[in-house]
Amino acid sequence: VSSRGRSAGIIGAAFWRGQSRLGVHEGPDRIRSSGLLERLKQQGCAVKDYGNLVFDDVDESSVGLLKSVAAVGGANRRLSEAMKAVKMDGHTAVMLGGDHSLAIGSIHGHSAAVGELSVVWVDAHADINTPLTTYTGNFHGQPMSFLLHELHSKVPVLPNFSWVKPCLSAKDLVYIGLRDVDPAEHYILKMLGVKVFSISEVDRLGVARVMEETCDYLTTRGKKPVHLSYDIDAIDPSVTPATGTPVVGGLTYREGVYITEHLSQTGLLSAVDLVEVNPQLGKTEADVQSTVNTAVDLLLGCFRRLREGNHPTDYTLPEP
Ligand SMILES: N[C@@H](CSCCS(N)(=O)=O)C(=O)O
Ligand SMILES: [Mn+2]
Ligand SMILES: [Mn+2]
Repeated sequence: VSSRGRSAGIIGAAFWRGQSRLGVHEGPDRIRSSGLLERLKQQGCAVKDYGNLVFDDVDESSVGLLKSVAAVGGANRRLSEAMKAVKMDGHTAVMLGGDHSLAIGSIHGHSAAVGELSVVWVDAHADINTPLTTYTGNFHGQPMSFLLHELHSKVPVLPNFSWVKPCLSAKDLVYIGLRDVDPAEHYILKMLGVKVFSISEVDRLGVARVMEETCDYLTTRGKKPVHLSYDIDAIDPSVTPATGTPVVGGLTYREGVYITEHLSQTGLLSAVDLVEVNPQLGKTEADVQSTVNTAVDLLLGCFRRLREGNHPTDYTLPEP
């Protein structure tokens, strides 16, 4: 199969204030230093690295239970602008986190460039608490509530968030890998009729059937660009332990990579988030490396790498 990937536009978002465990801001540089860009080029993908975003210092104050509100809003506004620019440059965007609150800016900016899109959210968690249902106050558990049209009336006005306009319909969202969902989130998912393949469905159907049904479901109403938001904690913590909210019973490495291989083959993949890699949370360097290597392999699968092997389209056998 041709290894001619597309072109990747890489954005580093070294941001951690959507949660409270230090270290996740080291994710982008650790993923780069593990060879992501070189491996993408080796498989025939053009790569442009837009570097790490510089986030303004803003007050870290809380609003009630909500932590670092203005900082989260400001960082995501900056990310939204950057994502739009990368998409307008014609790349498949790759946002390296950083915590999952960054999906607010990533998906918002992607939609600003392409209009309507669909989202595949691969995660142990639904990240769909509203600012009024969260029990932790962490914004990495709330991004989806700012993006869905159907929840707009349930989200209060917050400092530095007025720029966010909902850009996603519940019918264009699919979750894969859920296994730690709060009661309020479960209510929201059922109320909105969101398509969910929890880890139980992965067990029941197998990952190949899950991906077939995901793609059939998302393309029923026309083929929209796909935004894949991949939280590394979707994968089992035995494989990716260096992350802030690990949950046992996760996706195997093989299932995790199959998801990206399958989406890449649809030709609809338009942007990818890879978030919640926290190099400071591995007990050993091997733990960190296993987590980071898995993140790199997931991303390579997004750009047409196949485990069966690849070769350049213009490859010819050497003659004697
Ligand atoms: N549901 C909990 C945990 S959310 C975990 C966020 S993430 N991005 O999946 O690690 C909350 O709202 O804080
Ligand atoms: Mn998660
Ligand atoms: Mn998440």
